[in-house]
Parts: sequence; structure tokens; C-alpha cells
Amino acid sequence: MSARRKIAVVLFNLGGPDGPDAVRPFLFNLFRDPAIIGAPAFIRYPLAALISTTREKAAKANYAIMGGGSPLLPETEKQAVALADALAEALPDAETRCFIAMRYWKPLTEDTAKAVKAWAPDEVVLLPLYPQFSTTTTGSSVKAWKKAYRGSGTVRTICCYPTDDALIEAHARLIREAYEKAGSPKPARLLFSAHGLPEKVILAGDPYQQQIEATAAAVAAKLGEGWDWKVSYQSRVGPLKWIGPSTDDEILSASEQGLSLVVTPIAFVSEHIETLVELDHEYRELAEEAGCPTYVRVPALGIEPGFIGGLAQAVVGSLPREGIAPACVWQCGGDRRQCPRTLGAGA
Ligand SMILES: C=CC1=C(C)c2cc3[nH]c(cc4nc(cc5[nH]c(cc1n2)c(C)c5CCC(=O)O)C(CCC(=O)O)=C4C)c(C)c3C=C
Ligand SMILES: [Fe+2]
Ligand SMILES: [Fe+2]
Repeated sequence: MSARRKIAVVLFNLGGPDGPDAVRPFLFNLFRDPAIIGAPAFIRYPLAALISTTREKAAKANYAIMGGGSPLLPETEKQAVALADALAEALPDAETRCFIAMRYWKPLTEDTAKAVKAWAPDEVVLLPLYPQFSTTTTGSSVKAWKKAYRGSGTVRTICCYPTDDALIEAHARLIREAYEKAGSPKPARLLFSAHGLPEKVILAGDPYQQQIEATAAAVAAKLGEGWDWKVSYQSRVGPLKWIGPSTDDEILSASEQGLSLVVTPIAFVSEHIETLVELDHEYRELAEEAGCPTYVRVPALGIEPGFIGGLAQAVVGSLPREGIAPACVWQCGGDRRQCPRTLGAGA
């Protein structure tokens, strides 16, 4: 009997501090990444030390609202378990194992690369838990992986899936459910809120904003007629100009027009500080103070079965089958020079 093909699936996410003492080193790791601050190392390192020190107190206060640390790892672990179950069904002849590689906190990419090497897989599939590609997220994780991984197997990358059918369907389902649960208030505006980026990152050719807009348009099309919707960007950090419109401006403007708000996270697939603190506390308060009649927050995708099934299909599709070459279907238009297809980082 031949040994079963071993497939390691590596889930990429950003990571979050697991307690108050981890907040500063986590922030330091984030700001020393050249994908986040593009300055030379001799400037970036002291800058990262300075920003992580000055930001620590406010960040700790926000993490305290969630019990002191980020729920991102436990949430990602649930997704890994659900995906492993879906893959066991989809690929019964293979032995699949899901690993988690966080970029800025434990389990760090370097440690996960060692664990994957020790398992000696035949195939490694890199699966970012970021549906939309950005050089600051997926691009950074792929680079870190390439630097760290010295193990066996063919490494394939699922670089992005912004308009994947299962992703779009899952978003539409959660939006409808949350809206109906709130009594379907009218008139209402649906706000697709994504993590923002400095404008200069987009001007340098990052496809993230284009992919965010494509996801939102696809979800709106799936929801059908009758939805008033907009895309906005949250979580601005630092003095640079960030892409807009900002979620807080859009919340104020809709509230002042007497619209109820249905706010859905469109770039995050799990609950963490940007959803549980920013969307649930800061923006809810802002909306209520500005007279918003009803503020509905749609949950992140988490382990929504359709979404997990879509991830499993993406893994299966990334593996070679007879006569079919694995491919990334996304094609960025215009001047998106840093699209992973152009960079050759795709499968
Ligand atoms: C689509 C996802 C994300 C993009 C794009 C992104 C870019 C980006 N982020 C910062 C700065 C911070 N991000 C922080 C936390 C954080 N960010 C994301 C996702 C994206 N970031 C996640 C999943 C998390 C983890 C949240 C958790 O629960 O721990 C933080 C720390 C929190 C805070 O202090 O506000 C910072 C800082 C920049 C500068 C950037 C692009 C240049
Ligand atoms: Fe892609
Ligand atoms: Fe971030």
C-alpha cells in the first residue's frame, strides 16, 4: 500500500497579542516590517521602537475591552479545525493538516515553517485569511514564508479570492440574517467596512482597494435590488494620508441623514480588535450620538460553513490534477502593478 500524499495547508493571518505584556512586542514586530514602513532598516527599527512605545497604552486599553488580548488566534484555530474537517472529506485519499502562521505574534511564521518541515509534506498550500491581496498582508506573509521555509514539498500560493462565489454567498447570507434579525429597519445603508491603507501603498500599485471594491460589488449584486450600499475604510494609523472614504465619516453622514446602518467587515474573516472594539464600540457610539436609528453589525465570517467550504475548494483547486493547471483567477486591471500575478507570487 502506497503512503497517502501529505498536504500541509498553512493559514496566514496577522496575529494579535495574547495578553497585555505582548502588546508592545507585537506592535514592534508590525512596525519593523518593511511592508508596513518602507524606510531603510536603520530608520525603521528605531521608528518601530518609538511607535510601539507611544502606541502601547492606547492599544492596551483597547485590548483590555476584549479581556487583555486578541481573540484572533483562537478564532483562527476554530477555522483551522473546520477547514481540516472539510478537507478530510474533499480529499479522502490524502493526509491533510492545517497549520497557522501569524505574521507578528505567536505562532510566528518562522516557528510554523519548522513545524511544517518536521511533518515532511509532499505539498504545501499557503492560504491567506485575507480574501483581498495586499503587499502589507498576504505579500508580507508570503515573503516571510519563503525566507523561513526549508522543508519538503511543492509550495503553492492561493494569493487572493476577492470574488470567490462561496465567499460572496457567505457574506450575503450573514448580511441578510443580521438585517432581518434587527427587524429590517428602513431606510438603511449597508456599509462595507475594510481596513484602510496609506494612499501611497495603493499608488505604488497595490491591488487591495480594487479587490475590496470588487468584493463589495459582488456581494451587493448577490443581495439584489433595493440595497443602498457604500465601501469605506477604517483603522487609520499614523500621519500619512489613507484611502477613503473613512468609515467614521460615512457613519456620521448616514446617521445625519436619518439612515439606519448595517456595517459589515469585508476584509476581515474573523473577529478581532478592529471588529469587536472599533465596529462594536467606537463606531456604534459615534452612530448613536449622531442620531442613527438602528446600528446593525454583521458578524465576521468565522466558521460559516459555506465560507469554509469555499476555502476547502480553493485548496483542492490549487493542487495539480490531471490535465488541469492550478491557477489564480483574479486579474487586476489598469495600473495595479503589484498584483501577485504580475509579481509571479500566484500559484
Ligand atoms: C486586511 C487586513 C489588514 C490590513 C490591510 C492591514 C494593514 C495595516 N495595519 C496597520 C496597523 C495595525 N494593524 C493592527 C492590527 C491588525 N490589523 C489587521 C489587519 C490588517 N492590517 C489585523 C487582523 C489586526 C490584528 C487585530 C488583533 O485583534 O490583534 C494594529 C494593532 C492594533 C492597534 O494598535 O490598532 C496596528 C497598529 C498598518 C499600519 C497597516 C498598513 C500599512
Ligand atoms: Fe491573486
Ligand atoms: Fe492592521
